[in-house]
Amino acid sequence: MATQYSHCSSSSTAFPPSSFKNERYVYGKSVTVPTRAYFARWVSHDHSGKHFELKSSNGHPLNAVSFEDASGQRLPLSELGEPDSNLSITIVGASGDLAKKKIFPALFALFYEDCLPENFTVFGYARSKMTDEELRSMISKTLTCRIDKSENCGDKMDQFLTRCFYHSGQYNSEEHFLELDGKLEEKEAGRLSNRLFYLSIPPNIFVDVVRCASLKASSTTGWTRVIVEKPFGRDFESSGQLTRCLKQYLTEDQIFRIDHYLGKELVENLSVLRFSNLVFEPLWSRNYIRNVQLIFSEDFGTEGRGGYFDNYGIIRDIMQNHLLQILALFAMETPVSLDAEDIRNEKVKVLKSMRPLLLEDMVVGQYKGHSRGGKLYPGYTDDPTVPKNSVTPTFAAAALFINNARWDGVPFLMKAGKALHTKRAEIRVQFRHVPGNLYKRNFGTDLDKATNELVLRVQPDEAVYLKINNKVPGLGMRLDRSDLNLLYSARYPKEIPDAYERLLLDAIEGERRLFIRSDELDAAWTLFTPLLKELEDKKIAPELYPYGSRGPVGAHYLAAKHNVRWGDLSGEDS
Ligand SMILES: NC(=O)C1=CN([C@@H]2O[C@H](COP(=O)(O)OP(=O)(O)OC[C@H]3O[C@@H](n4cnc5c(N)ncnc54)[C@H](OP(=O)(O)O)[C@@H]3O)[C@@H](O)[C@H]2O)C=CC1
Ligand SMILES: O=C1O[C@H](COP(=O)(O)O)[C@@H](O)[C@H](O)[C@H]1O
Repeated sequence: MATQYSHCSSSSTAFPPSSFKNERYVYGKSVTVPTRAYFARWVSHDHSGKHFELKSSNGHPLNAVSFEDASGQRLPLSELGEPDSNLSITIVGASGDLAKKKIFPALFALFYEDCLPENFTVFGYARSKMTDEELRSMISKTLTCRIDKSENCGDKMDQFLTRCFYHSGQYNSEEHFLELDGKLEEKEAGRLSNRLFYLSIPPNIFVDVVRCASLKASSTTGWTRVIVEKPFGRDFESSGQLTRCLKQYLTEDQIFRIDHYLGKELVENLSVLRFSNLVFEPLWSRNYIRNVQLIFSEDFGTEGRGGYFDNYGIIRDIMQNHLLQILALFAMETPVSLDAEDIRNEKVKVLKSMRPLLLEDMVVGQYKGHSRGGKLYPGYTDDPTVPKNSVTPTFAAAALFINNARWDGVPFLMKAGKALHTKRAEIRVQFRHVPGNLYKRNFGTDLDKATNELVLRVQPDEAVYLKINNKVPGLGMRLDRSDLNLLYSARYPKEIPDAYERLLLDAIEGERRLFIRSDELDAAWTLFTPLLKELEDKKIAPELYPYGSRGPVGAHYLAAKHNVRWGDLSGEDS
């Protein structure tokens, strides 16, 4: 079923007018500033005596700016003060699961850390009837304080909740968005207004909302930005249609396509690890790397989301976006700078260099019911919102290749599945054998066991570890495998911010580096669409695997075909 984007007319009404775009020239570069009025002032004056630099969150004074001190520590926006502007964040679909689970808690965390500007308001918008008080009561149940900073938590929550309001309306009603505009203006009280809309709604109503919000509730004095949640279409065509429709009302600069995996701490760390350590970058190619594995698994099924999931499946839900984005970041050439456009340019080159995906390099699976310890775990098709004869994959494994000089012949194996034995996301880099290894005979017959492996464990228990070979202490010459382990909880006994916190803050600051540009999206769909179409046209039956298992055995055959063993099932880490 193709996603239809209604109200996508052919007339172009991009907003805001260029006079409202927040372009400034800083250090000779064009920057998009989060607030127009005071920023230029800030460039020339150090108001507090602190040494501030204009920087994007990646540390460079480029396309977008954020507020950091010289060490890269993000400075509280509230501390900088901005009396003449107001930030309004409207969460469209505020009554929904994602809003409750992630967006309101992330906004509260930003408030708690003093990362929101002095004047801000949060509006929930949805069809459900709710008063401001009822919204506050709903979201208060999901707010938590950082374990390491829980003092004044109750007060902070109360302060945050007083900034939260609700407006009930239809998603396609310009009139209702005009009412919202009136309420936003009232809170803005004549200050310069910056408005962020978060589309936390099903995709078939994205365009309606963007049309109504752009025509009736966009800022006329500051910036207007829209965060769009995935799915961005379900194939090349529908994604292109969505982009075209959105661009009737928004410029590309205003669209923030979110992939929350890019906001995860360990994914952010991937580039740091590679580009700031001499020991890794020289090894980052086919010369030393045998294969790369991108693994996502969840130990629960699609419970509650079967209706959505059945129209998308695991390839669209996880591989085409989260895992492919990580692959692009992993494999890109060194960008010219840390500027968003430079990074996204390099990612696009990787995506455009991918070898077309073949059906024979893909394995699909679907979980079936299983009983364990007296408990019955339902199969995918036991969900009443899923058709009994569904062949939608809940598991997929694929071998991908990048046709460029750096990665020629190196398999990038992806694996994603629901209802597996564990919840984890990781990047595994398996290195080649040591040539002419002096200690070959000490390893026994299985040389693969002695190769180095670098693991970035994205979640849970964030860690970076490197498997090395070492001598067991003693008089003999026995070799052992050990981990050089950077375990985040031990090194940084501080709660790691949720991905949504980082991404919301970036959108507020106009930093686009962790958001998907439309050409990246096109390239991602170009890669996956033919294969998805083939799977669906041929109605390829998924291999069934029991709920809570390690997935279909087909995934092992696929890896073996490319001379690879899944690192997560090696016995050492499984
Ligand atoms: N939940 C999650 O973990 C994730 C969600 N996403 C994406 O984020 C977006 C929001 O997700 P989620 O909160 O789970 O979605 P929900 O299904 O909970 O929908 C959000 C809100 O949209 C309104 N809504 C739901 N269905 C319809 C419909 N058919 N027509 C009009 N309005 C509808 C409802 O509000 P009301 O009836 O009050 O108007 C609902 O509360 C989706 O695009 C989803 O794909 C992405 C990653 C993870
Ligand atoms: O985008 C999605 O991600 C979640 C997993 O996110 P995580 O941050 O909890 O790992 C997944 O459950 C969902 O199906 C998918 O749409």
